[in-house]
Amino acid sequence: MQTIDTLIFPRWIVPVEPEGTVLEGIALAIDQGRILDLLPADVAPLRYAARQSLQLPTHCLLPGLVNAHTHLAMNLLRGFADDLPLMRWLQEHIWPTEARWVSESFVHDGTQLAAAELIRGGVTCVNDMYFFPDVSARALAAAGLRASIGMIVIEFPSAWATDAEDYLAKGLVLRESLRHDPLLSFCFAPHAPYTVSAATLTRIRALADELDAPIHMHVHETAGEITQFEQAHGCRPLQQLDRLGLLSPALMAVHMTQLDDAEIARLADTGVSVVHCPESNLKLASGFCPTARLDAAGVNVALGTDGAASNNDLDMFSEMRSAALLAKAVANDASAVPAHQALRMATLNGARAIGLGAQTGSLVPGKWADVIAVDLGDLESQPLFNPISQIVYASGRHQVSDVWVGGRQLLRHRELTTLDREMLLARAEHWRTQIATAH
Ligand SMILES: CSC[C@H]1O[C@@H](n2cnc3c(O)ncnc32)[C@H](O)[C@@H]1O
Ligand SMILES: [Zn+2]
Repeated sequence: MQTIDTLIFPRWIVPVEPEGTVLEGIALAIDQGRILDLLPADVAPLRYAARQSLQLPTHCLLPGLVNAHTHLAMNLLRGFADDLPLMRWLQEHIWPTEARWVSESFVHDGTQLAAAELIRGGVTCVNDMYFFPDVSARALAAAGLRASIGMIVIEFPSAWATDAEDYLAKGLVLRESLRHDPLLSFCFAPHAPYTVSAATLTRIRALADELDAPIHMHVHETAGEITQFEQAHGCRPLQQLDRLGLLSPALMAVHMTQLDDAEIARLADTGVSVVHCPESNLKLASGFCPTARLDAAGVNVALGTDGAASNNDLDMFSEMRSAALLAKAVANDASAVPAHQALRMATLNGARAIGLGAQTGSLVPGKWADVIAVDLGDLESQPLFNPISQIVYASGRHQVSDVWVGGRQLLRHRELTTLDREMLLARAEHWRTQIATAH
């Protein structure tokens, strides 16, 4: 008999690997932060003495969701500028507001507010890109979330850094100081081809090669951005990235709504991951990412929400459903992106894109115990033929009852264990008053 930390007895387990698998009568054993075993529920108590044992008779256990593209502190700008196209939204509203308000305390409070929303929505890992990444990294680790932190670069000054060299230097110092935290990993995060010069991208590519770090970037978000880039540089942004040597398995190209067949083939050949943000793309009318064609070509497609100022939430359940529905409409094919594929995009594919595919994203022994429980016991989930279909097409984030990251429970019966709800409400109201009064 082996003493372990936790045994969970759910009704179902959807491990995501192998894809489409639904297990019944199986218990999940967790020890020292990692998944130790999946074994028959009647055998588990004979083999393991658990310090904590949990019966979840109407629940499905899943790997925690991976939100592969966020700007978390922008939670404080939720609903601030709606119903605008990307460039007017950014240039006339968001960038001036960020220039006025973004500070250490803005990023701290916005990221904490986002962390609470993520945990309550079953997200256990994020890939974030925002100013003051030192503050967001510490806030996310303190909340207990797993995070890939962007060492951001943009060719204009902000409260965080003065120029590209300063952004890079500060990012590298941050990575060096926190890279041994088991919850944190670091990637380069040049904002976009239209805001970061070729010289800076060349430098980032060399650094990324040297440090074996991923690169997280907005690419081909809108048709207008491509036309403008062609006028200025005589080629499409993706061609430019290819010439600079950035197309590789290290690259997470976010949005990708404008892609021809040759570009899809090139992404597949070079191993680039695409991060699809269906709801942000719909709200800003940015275009449609051809996810079914990308998947068929062998491209790893992950899912992200983008920031709460363009989405306007961090709900990965809704994002999975939107991704599955939109893919069918775009491909004119009802079989495009079935439920199990949407779930893989929101879990394992996200983990792979970030470079954490061996550590999280599926319920496999040896991986971190990043696990969520979804309650499928209520009327809205009946009758239940297939839990994966129910989760993707008919469930909401309010059904997430419990969340663990690295075996630590961050949500218990929908109560946050690491964040103070009243304090978060007070800080959100503080920022709303400040920003609204000045506006
Ligand atoms: C350098 S920090 C990130 C920077 O990106 C801005 N941003 C937020 N959403 C989007 C988007 O959909 N496309 C391009 N840029 C975006 C954010 O406001 C920050 O300035
Ligand atoms: Zn974005």
